[in-house]
Amino acid sequence: MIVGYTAAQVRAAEQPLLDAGPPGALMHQAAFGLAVRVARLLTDRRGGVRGADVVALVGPGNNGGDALLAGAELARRGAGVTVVATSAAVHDGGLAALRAAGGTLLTVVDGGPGRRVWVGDALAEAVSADVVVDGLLGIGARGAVRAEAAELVTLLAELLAQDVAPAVPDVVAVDVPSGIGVDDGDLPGPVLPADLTVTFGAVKAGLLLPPAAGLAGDVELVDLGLDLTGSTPAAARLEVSDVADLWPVPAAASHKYTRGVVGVVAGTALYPGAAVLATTAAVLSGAGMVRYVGPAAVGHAVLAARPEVVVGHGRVQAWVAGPGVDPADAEQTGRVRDVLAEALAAGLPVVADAGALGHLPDHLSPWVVLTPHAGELATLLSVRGEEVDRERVEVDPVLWARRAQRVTGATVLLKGPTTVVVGAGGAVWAQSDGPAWLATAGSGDVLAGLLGTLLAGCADEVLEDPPLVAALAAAAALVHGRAAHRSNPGGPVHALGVAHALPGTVADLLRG
Ligand SMILES: NC(=O)C1=CN([C@@H]2O[C@H](COP(=O)(O)OP(=O)(O)OC[C@H]3O[C@@H](n4cnc5c(N)ncnc54)[C@H](O)[C@@H]3O)[C@@H](O)[C@H]2O)[C@H](O)CC1
Ligand SMILES: [K+]
Repeated sequence: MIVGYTAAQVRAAEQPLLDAGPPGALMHQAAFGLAVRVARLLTDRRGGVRGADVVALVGPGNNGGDALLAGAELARRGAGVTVVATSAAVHDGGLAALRAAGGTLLTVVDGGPGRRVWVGDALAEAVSADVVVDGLLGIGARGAVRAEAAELVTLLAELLAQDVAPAVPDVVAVDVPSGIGVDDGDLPGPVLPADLTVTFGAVKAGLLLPPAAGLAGDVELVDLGLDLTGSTPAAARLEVSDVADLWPVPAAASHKYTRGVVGVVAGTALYPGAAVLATTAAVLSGAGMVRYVGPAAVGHAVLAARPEVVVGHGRVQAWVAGPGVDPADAEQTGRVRDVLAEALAAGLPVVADAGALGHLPDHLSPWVVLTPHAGELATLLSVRGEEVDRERVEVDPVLWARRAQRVTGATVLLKGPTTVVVGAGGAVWAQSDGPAWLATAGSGDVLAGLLGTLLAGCADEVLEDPPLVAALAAAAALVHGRAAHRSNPGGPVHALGVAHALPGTVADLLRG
């Protein structure tokens, strides 16, 4: 599991080390770790550091100081290092070290250190480099990157996105991509997307949370020996190695009822496929039994695809309600309502998806998992008096997922390029495991079915430990993403293919 902390938590944990150590020791350790990782990247890219071109964008604070000290180290190892200072004052010690190591100093502001150049000249340097190091702002950032630095970042991001140079530089962010919301993953202004973020002491929450998480690239942690044991992480992400501990694995004496029965109320004449996909995913991810509740014709389609399914009501340990439920189908909508009411009264876990999201009781329990996408979350909140639309949810997914969790009392899984889960007590999970190909029709039905299996298998545990629901939802998002990769590595995927990849994916994850 990767856990992310706020800037304040990191600063607090850093303080005892700053107090105890000689001045600048922690920063030297951070900068050395950064230089080692940039050197590794240069070696992969061009066989070594000597003769490589490194351009460091340097802002006013210690983040710029890290970039300067790392630049000095790389210059000592034979790289050509050019610093572009975006503020009149930069870190003194870093500047002296860079000068002593023979680095070149340019500045895009009047009174800055080094030769004054225009933003266009700095851009030309950057695009022809092997590596661009982004040391404009770190955890001391207040809001967006501004002025010349913003201009530089905006233009450079545009140029790099066009991918036209003969060899596009790799971008390495120092601690965080400059200008992200360090605590919440917000993007208040332009940010230079990184291929690699070298972060110090602890992973910052903003590196895990969307939308900023999508701009951090690979994240590598330089260990500074910070003690964060007393701090509650602001965000968490499950890794492949965490799934085995969460997955309900049958014991020798288990039978289908103790393993968990999933009830699926899904599909209508208009969308029968959703019922097929949700039940298929529930069966293939290892439910003890799957029951289907819905129109007879849809039941036939389900049975044709999955003869393991039992059609009709009966004992159930968790419900999946809503995939493919057309609001105009009063009968099936009525079944959804009944199931939601029954499950809430009985304390059974429920996955409430798509057609169920418009029929929720006012107050839900944490073992009800809502699985909206951005548009559905906006609607869900709008009808509860919040002023929000799909675009605002996409810009600030964590904020609105948190709001929905507080307003409804349910666990909220907000689907997106990074899936956000907010659970009981406000714990936030962020999973980014699937290929972009996974944004395809029916994909959500598969996720709902798979999560149903997980909740049915852990129905007793989640009643005792409500925050576990969010961890299970995060695990479902991870498995869903891995199954998509497995179904067709590197190429287009389809929902049924993802469902069919579930048994192999789960087996691999359990093997560890
Ligand atoms: N985590 C660790 O243990 C270590 C982290 N280190 C690095 O230090 C930075 C944080 O440094 P700090 O000087 O506090 O903050 P910044 O570098 O982010 O810059 C603050 C600086 O910038 C000004 N400022 C703030 N917001 C803006 C803005 N939007 N536009 C322009 N200027 C802005 C502000 O006034 C300050 O002057 C951390 O990220 C690590 O990289 C150390 O190496 C020690 C170990
Ligand atoms: K930075």
